[in-house]
Amino acid sequence: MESNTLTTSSISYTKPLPSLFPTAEPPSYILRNISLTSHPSQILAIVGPSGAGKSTLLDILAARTSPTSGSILVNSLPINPSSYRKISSYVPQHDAFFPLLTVSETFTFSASLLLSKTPLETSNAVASLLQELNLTHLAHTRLAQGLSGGERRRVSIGLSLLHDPGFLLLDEPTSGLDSKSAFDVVQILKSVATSRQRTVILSIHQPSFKILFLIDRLLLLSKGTVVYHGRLDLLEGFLLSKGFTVPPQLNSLEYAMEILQNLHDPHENADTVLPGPQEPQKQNTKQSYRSSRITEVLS
Ligand SMILES: Nc1ncnc2c1ncn2[C@@H]1O[C@H](COP(=O)(O)OP(=O)(O)OP(=O)(O)O)[C@@H](O)[C@H]1O
Repeated sequence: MESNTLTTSSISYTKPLPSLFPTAEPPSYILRNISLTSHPSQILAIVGPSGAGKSTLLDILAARTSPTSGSILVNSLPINPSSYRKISSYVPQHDAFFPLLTVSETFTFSASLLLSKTPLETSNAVASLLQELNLTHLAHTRLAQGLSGGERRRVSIGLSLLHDPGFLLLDEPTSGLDSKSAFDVVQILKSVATSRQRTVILSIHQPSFKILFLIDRLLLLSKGTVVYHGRLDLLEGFLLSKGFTVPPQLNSLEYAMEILQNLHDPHENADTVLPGPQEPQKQNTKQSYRSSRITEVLS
């Protein structure tokens, strides 16, 4: 399969209306004007506080949900959702398997349903997939027995790779995993992206420092809008250009998340308390800062 670049042009998504009757209420936006680009051989991470719209955006990028407006393009051409679904794979947050099958049987069973291959070709494909996912030593372990969360997540990723998709879209692939397992999962995704020249987009809550090195580009979401889209190493300069100096004890993404987290905190009112720009950070000391100002400076 050729390598593909995925872009979106001003995608918006409004809350589905509760009834068939017309309402005078303005539409409530879950996503507004999202434009992004994701390149082959790279990982694009969608990061944002809970409720920012990450899962909704991934659903749209996987063509499982249609945007209210805007479009998805592959190599600059608008997609046909049903053809696009054949060349993409969506990995949901929760793993779903037949628990009595072994890892190898799970891959073989799905491959026999999905692919037109001879038994020998299927067996070779499964063996190389097990190796790629570092699961060869668990090939004959039943899914119900003794697989760790990270190993189960790697099985889910393996199932999504069987038809060698050009685009791999993963909703929170590291959720519920300890930091080592989370790193292993993202490292495998990075290796899939580079060795197969695939386009990988994942959502992630709070990537560890080690995981950040595996991510090529970021899309920072807050309340359904893009706050930042670009390389991680340029985020610090972006924050600085908006008047925020990253404190020495935090990396730039942690600091940006801290700012956005405060914006999303339901206990904070209009006078959201946030660290002010260029002010030294004091632990447990919050300074008054209007949320409107933060939105304005970051966007
Ligand atoms: N079908 C829907 N109808 C109404 N509201 C919705 C619907 N889907 C999502 N929302 C709302 O849209 C917002 C974004 O939800 P979404 O699940 O995309 O966020 P998220 O960033 O993935 O959150 P989390 O990190 O907690 O999974 C939330 O406020 C959610 O309640």
